[in-house]
Amino acid sequence: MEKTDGNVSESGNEMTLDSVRDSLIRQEDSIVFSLIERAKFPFNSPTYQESHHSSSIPGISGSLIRFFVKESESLQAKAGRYQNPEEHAFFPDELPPSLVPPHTFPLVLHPAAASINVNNKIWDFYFNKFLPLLTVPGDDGNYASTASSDLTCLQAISRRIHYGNFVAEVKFRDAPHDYEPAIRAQDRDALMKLLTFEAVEEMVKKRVAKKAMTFGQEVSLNSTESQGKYKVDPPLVSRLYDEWVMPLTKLVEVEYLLRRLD
Ligand SMILES: C=C(O[C@@H]1C=C(C(=O)O)C=C[C@H]1O)C(=O)O
Repeated sequence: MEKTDGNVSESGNEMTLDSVRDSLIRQEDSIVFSLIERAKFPFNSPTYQESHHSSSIPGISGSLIRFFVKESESLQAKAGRYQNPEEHAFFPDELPPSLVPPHTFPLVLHPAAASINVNNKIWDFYFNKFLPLLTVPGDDGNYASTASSDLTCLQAISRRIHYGNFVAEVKFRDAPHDYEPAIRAQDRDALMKLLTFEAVEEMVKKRVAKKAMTFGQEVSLNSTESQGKYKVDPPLVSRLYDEWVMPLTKLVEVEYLLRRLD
C-alpha cells in the first residue's frame, strides 16, 4: 500500500478512523517542526504591514506576507499542489491552472468538500492571536524568511484542519444511522455532539506538548545542561490545538456533514 508524506493514500474503502487519526498524529510533527522554525525569528512586524502610498514597494500591493503567500500559491498551483483534495489555498480565487498531468487521487469525499475552506479563519487567528504568543518581539530584517516560515506553518495547520473532511467521512460511514437524522434536520449542535470525543482531544493536547518538548529541546552532549529550555513553549502548542486547531477541525467536520446527503 502506497503511503506519501505520512498521509493515508489507500483507497477510500480502506480508510478507517484509526488510519485517519494516524495521519493527524503524523501531521502534528509537521506542525510542531514548522513552529520551531518560525520561532527562530522575532515577530518582524514589517512582514505584515500593509504598504501605504508612502511606504509602498513597487510591484507589491498589500503586505509582504500577502504577496509572498499569493505568489507561492500561484507557483504551487501550477505544480499541481491543489489537485490533492487535502490541500486548500489561502487565496483560491486567482489561482492559475495546474500544468502537470493530473494524478487520480482516490475518491473518498463527497463533492461538497471542495466548497469548504476555512483558511480565512486560520489566517486571522494565526497572525492576530497566535503569532504574537509564538515569537519574541523584535525586528531582525529577515522578512522573506519569516514569510516563508509563516507559509509553512499555515499550510501544515490548514492541511490538518481540512483533514476534518476525511474524519467526518469515516465517522459518517461508521454510523450513518446516527448521523442521518441530524443531517436531515441540519442540526449543527447534534452533529457537533456526535463527532466529539473529549478523551481523544485530551490526548491530543498532551501529545502535542510532549512533541514540543521532544523536538524543541536543546540537544547537548552534556545531557545535564539542556533541561527545561524549549524552542517553542509546550503549553502554547497545547493551547494552539485547544483554542484553534481542534475547534476548526470540528467546524470543517460539521460543515462537511451538513452537506453529506446533498
Ligand atoms: C479529529 C477528530 O474529531 C474530533 C476532533 C479532534 C481533533 O481535532 O483532534 C479530536 C477528537 C474529536 O473530538 C477525531 O475524532 O479524531
